[in-house]
Parts: sequence; structure tokens; C-alpha cells
Amino acid sequence: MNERSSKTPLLTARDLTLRFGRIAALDGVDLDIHPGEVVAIVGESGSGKTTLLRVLSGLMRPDAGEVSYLGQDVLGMSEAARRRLMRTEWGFVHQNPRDGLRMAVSAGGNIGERLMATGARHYGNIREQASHWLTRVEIDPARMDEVPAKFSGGMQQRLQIARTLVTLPKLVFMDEPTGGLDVSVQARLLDLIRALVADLGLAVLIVTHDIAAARLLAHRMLVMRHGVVVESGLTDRVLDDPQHPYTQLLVSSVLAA
Ligand SMILES: Nc1ncnc2c1ncn2[C@@H]1O[C@H](COP(=O)(O)OP(=O)(O)OP(=O)(O)O)[C@@H](O)[C@H]1O
Repeated sequence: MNERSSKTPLLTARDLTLRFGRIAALDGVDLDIHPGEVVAIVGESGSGKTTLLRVLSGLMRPDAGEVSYLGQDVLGMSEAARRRLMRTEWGFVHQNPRDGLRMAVSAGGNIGERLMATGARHYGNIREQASHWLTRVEIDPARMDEVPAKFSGGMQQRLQIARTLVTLPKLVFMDEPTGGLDVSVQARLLDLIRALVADLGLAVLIVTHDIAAARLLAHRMLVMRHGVVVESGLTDRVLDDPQHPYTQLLVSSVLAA
């Protein structure tokens, strides 16, 4: 048992079930994530990964099951309480930066706005923090007053990460954060995410199609198929010694590519 698994989990989910008509998007999913742990959710398109992330973060209600964050019932929480968590202790990095940024607001404003939502008021301090976070995500702070629409896709994604991390969340949900970017841009972004996550001791639940990204970032992996977690375990174990035939297929198709 590693050090992480001996601590109280941050987030637990039990027996999550959600159907869309005849499709079981989630079918009896259990999950725990501990402080500082990175867990990747992998699986083919339509396997239920995004639905799981949305249910865990309280964006979508399951038909049945339980989600608990530090002992609080996430599904029973008021919308105001869930939004408060999302502005402070939780973060969500969307695949499309437009879903996580305000495109008409300056880069510094995007970061400052989230800080202000946690009570920061001092203009000088907010600008200083924005400058610090732009630097951490490798954006020249001299571009603080530009709107994100002027940035490349990779920069927009790095800005979304800065905006998310400025409140030092405990738990960050990431939905295909490198999807849709050029391969070289993806590699740089993955390195940046890995460094920030380790440095800040963040717990991250990351949905990805990309097995190599999961290998690089995640301590543990969940493999989903048709709404079911068919295999889970330490990343190296799952990828080097996959037990379920579907995981074996997934791993061999990456090796053959
Ligand atoms: N709002 C919805 N209405 C109807 N069906 C839905 C809805 N959202 C998801 N589904 C279906 O539920 C299943 C799981 O979808 P989900 O988006 O969670 O999969 P995914 O693994 O994230 O796929 P992708 O990698 O393509 O994003 C799919 O069959 C999808 O078509």
C-alpha cells in the first residue's frame, strides 16, 4: 500500500449509474481519489469518461449512486455550494479553452477574476499574482492585458490552467486537456501539467484518449468500456501487465501505432 492510499480519500464515488435511453453511460462505477494523487480515466470514445467526470464534479446527476468530497454529499449539495467548491477547492480544465476562459476579458483579468471570487480585493496583489501565474505557465507577463483570442491554442490552454490553479485547488478535473492540439504543443503542455501537479501536490482526475499521457502523468488508471470500469490499478501495472482483454487490446493498439 503506498502512502497516498493510507490517507482519507478526497473524493469517493460508489455504484454510479446513469442511462441515456438504452445506453448505459455509467454502470456501477466506484472510484476513490486521494490527496496529491493523479488518476487517469482512459477508454475508447463513448465509454463514459466525460459523463463520469461530469457526475463526479456535480455537473450532472446520476440515476443512482453516491459521490462524497471530504465527507460532504456532492449530489445532495445546493447549486450555490457546488459552485463555491468549483471556484475554490476544485478546478475544471476543459478540452476547449473557450469553455474555461472568458474570451473578451484580458489574460490577467481571467486569472484575477478567479482570485477575486475567493475574496482577493487588492488590485496590486491581484496583478502580481496574475503575473506570477502567467510566468508559471510560460506566458510572457507583458501580455497580461491582451485578450486570449489573440493567443495560440496551446497558450489559451496554459492560460486556462493558470486561471484554474491560482486558487490552489485541492482537486482538479481535466477533460482531454491536450486534445485538439498539435503533437509538439501537446508534449510541452503535458510536461508543464506534470511539473505543476507535482509541485503543488494536486489531486487530478484526468480523462484522456492518450495512453502515453496517462503513463506520463498518472499514478493510477481506470479503464472504461461501455460505462463499466473493466480494470484499474497502478499505471505501470495496468500498462505493463494488463489483465482485462479490452485493456490488452488498448495497450497493444498503442504499441502497434
Ligand atoms: N446528453 C446525452 N444524451 C444522450 N446520450 C449521451 C449524452 N451524453 C453522453 N451520451 C452517451 O453516453 C455514452 C458515454 O458518453 P461520454 O461522452 O461520457 O463518453 P466518452 O468516453 O467521454 O467519449 P469521448 O471520448 O468521445 O468524449 C455515449 O454512448 C454517448 O453517446
